[in-house]
Amino acid sequence: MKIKHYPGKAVDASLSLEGSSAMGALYEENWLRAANQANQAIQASQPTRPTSSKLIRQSSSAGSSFLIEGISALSKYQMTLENIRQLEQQSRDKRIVSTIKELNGYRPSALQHHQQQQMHNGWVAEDQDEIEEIRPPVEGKEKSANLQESPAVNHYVLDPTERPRFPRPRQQFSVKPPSLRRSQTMSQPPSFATLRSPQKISSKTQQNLSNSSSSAYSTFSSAAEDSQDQVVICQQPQRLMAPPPREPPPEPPKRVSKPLSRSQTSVQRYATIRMPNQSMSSSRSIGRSRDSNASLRRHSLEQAIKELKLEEEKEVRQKSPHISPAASSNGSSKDLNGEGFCIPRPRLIVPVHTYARRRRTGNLKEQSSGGQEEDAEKDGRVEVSREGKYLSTLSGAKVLGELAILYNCQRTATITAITECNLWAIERQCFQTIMMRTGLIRQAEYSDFLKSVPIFKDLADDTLIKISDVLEETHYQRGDYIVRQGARGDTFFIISKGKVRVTIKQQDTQEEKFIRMLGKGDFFGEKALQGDDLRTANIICESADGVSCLVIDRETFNQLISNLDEIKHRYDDEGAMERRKINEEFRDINLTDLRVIATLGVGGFGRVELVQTNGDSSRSFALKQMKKSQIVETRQQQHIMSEKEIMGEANCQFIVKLFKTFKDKKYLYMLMESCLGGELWTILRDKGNFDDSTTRFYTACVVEAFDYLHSRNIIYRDLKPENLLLNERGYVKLVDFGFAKKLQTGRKTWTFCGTPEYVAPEVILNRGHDISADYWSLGVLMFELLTGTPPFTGSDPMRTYNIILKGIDAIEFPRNITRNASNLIKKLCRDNPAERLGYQRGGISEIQKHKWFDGFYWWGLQNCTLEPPIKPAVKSVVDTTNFDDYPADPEGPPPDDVTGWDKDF
Ligand SMILES: Nc1ncnc2c1ncn2[C@@H]1O[C@H](COP(=O)(O)OP(=O)(O)OP(=O)(O)O)[C@@H](O)[C@H]1O
Ligand SMILES: Nc1nc2c(ncn2[C@@H]2O[C@@H]3COP(=O)(O)O[C@H]3[C@H]2O)c(=O)[nH]1
Ligand SMILES: Nc1nc2c(ncn2[C@@H]2O[C@@H]3COP(=O)(O)O[C@H]3[C@H]2O)c(=O)[nH]1
Repeated sequence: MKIKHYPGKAVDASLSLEGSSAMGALYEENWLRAANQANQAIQASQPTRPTSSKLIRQSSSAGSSFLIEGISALSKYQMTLENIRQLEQQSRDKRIVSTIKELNGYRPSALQHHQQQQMHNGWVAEDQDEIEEIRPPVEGKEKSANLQESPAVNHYVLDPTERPRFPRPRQQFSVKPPSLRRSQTMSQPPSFATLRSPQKISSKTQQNLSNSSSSAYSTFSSAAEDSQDQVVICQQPQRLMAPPPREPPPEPPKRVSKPLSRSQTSVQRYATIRMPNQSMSSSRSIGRSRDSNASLRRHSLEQAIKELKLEEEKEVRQKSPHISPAASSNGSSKDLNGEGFCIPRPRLIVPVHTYARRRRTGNLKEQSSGGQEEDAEKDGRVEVSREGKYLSTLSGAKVLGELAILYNCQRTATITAITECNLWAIERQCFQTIMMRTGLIRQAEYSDFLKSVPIFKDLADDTLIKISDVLEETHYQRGDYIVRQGARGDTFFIISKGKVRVTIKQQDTQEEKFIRMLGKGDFFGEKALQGDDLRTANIICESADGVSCLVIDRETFNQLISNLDEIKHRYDDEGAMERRKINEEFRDINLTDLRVIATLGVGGFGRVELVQTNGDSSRSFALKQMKKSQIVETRQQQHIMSEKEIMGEANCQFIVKLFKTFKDKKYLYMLMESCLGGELWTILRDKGNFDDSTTRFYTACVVEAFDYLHSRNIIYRDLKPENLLLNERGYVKLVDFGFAKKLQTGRKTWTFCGTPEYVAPEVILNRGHDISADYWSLGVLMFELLTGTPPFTGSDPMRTYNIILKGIDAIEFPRNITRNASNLIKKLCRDNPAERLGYQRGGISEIQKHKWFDGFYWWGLQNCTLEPPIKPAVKSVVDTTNFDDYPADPEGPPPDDVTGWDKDF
């Protein structure tokens, strides 16, 4: 698991609490100049100023470079006051629309994501069950508001690619009008089916979910007696520099008068928090007074800064003489350059706090020889614990104590010195200022970078800034799966450094096939955001020195980026590109351009007409016309939308193509390729039954169509001879996708739908079904084609269901069904969906390899070179002789429906 830190976002959040009104003052030009000079002064002073040796050494440590970096980067950018104010205004505008809660969580989706991740994250999840208990009692309205407004969301964010979800609730049942045909399409559950109610999240889980964010920051009180107004940089003593004076150690500041001990700190305070009725703990009263301080500051940060400056000067005068004012407070601008700037600058760093080592019994290292001990001491190590539970040991230049500042909450962990160590403390105000500045700088850097990325170069500046504002930078090491195929995804990535490899798992072999390399400026992750959340490929970090990505959440992606054409189609596979071209061809065709020739069929919601476009008699199309009022009455809106989506994207020669959709007040229309060979059902009716090889050909066409759909996780759910149309060559195509559905990987669906004779037992029993239900219906189709009647046939649907539930073994197979055919049918119609052929390890290829298909020329079928067993007579593109005659609709036109549910159709 990766843990990442995004200080920039946190800053934004905390500053919004702490009075952004005075932000401008911090950025007066002379301040910037002073900052720059301060930086130079500090660097210049390194080798020569013994009095500030610690400060100097610190400036080269990572902790202090964090500060210095901010200053020099700022001066490098030479932002004018105007620029900064602009940025600041944008940040503020953004804040206006967000609640403080959102800001602290960075944004709702991140918060949600984070809450869920926390349940899996040892870092913060230890107390899931105790959240309620350890939360301090709410006192009065203001306090309660504060608590709520300070959600405990931290900014150590885990890998966003793996996100646990809860199952979606089952869809509603819906009724479809009876088809005119023998095998009626049904979407009504049998009355004896046990209806499964949508899965509920247990109340405890829900509670955990809603509270989990609090756990990280809620109410732990720090053992440290240092102020919550400080963030501490744990300093690693530098070996090359003059060693810190051993004796006497610098006098620790009053606040930290003795080494920290676990027993007297976290445990005690924890007890106080857990027993709020006994007495208000000191930590809580501190918390309260701090809250009111915070709100005061919120109103007048400028005033506070002035006070701070006075206080600071006073403090500096009182402080130990061996630390120069310039070094200790980082000086007012006057100290550094003698020009006497009018804008006060917060202290950069207060004097070093030296903490004594707490001996740990049993620590071999510390018990060993003096030399080793000295080394250990030089490490400057601290131990992080919570509720007396050890969490980690930190050494080197680490930042501690930022959480209480960023989230305006009590200390979330206890830090104990386990060796002698020097810590550099930064006051709240200063820390926030630095963080805000680094945030602004980062924003400018990100927008610059985005501008250099070709797909973003035409975006408006304010859009780029909006994007930069919400970007999170993440880093990966070689071999890391940044995105895993099939996982749920909520984020979009732009590579800012390094290279990634794109691979796709092969359906048959499960091997990962290399697709392409992506590098700096390339993007990925848009497909899951455009589709159904699932990642369609693997993205693996390739560069030896890692990959950095700028990550954008779904919300921002949808608002600002998703419409870019380049993003929509950059990684379209060949089929999708071809499909897009086809759809493009029909872009300019309107309903009024179509001329009705004859009726091809009548479906549940209306008629299917053969049409031609005005001016082109070389082609014909099928126009399916559906009554909106009837769709609404039978609550089939979702199914119709899904039909449009799936058929509109499919590019498979065994699936009827949908070219364009139209709508008016009364009808929805689908313009499709016409299949003038008629329905397979009509041919079957006329012939009675098919022989083995004819059945094999049609079954093989369906296997191909299923292969295409299932590899895209689409379940068809309405297989029957009526929905198989022959084209003029005699190849069969699947039509009517009213019940097709795109499933999430590994998920089931519960809608009761299909045609009674063809539904699988798990659909009847409402146990949830998936693509394996299609394999069941494939077995039924084989049986019907070979015999003329489906195996499970009752005088009414309920009887049919009862027969289905008795299983395939209770069915007598007529003699004309060969042994291989009956073997395949039985393997497809297994009661247990997991045992069905096609659904097992080898996938659909297991069906293709079955003995019944021995010698079948699959390649010829796929390339349409195989001669079909029946060649329909189709004399012209308007020949409808293969279809029955249909009288005019006796019902007349339906009522208008302008409710708008179909706006995306
Ligand atoms: N592309 C096409 N080419 C030729 N005929 C078609 C085409 N599409 C549909 N038909 C004819 O229209 C009939 C009804 O179409 P379709 O099955 O799509 O409607 P439906 O409302 O979904 O029907 P059902 O009630 O059976 O689910 C088909 O059985 C077929 O005869
Ligand atoms: N809560 C928590 N804090 C940690 C951990 N490791 C280091 N810390 C630091 O410990 C600090 C205690 O004070 P803060 O809550 O202000 O900020 C905290 C973090 O900076 C950890 O695992 N959990
Ligand atoms: N499916 C697919 N995705 C690709 C390809 N090349 C790059 N990708 C990216 O890989 C990403 C994996 O996650 P998504 O499916 O969200 O979005 C995908 C695309 O952004 C490709 O050829 N096919």
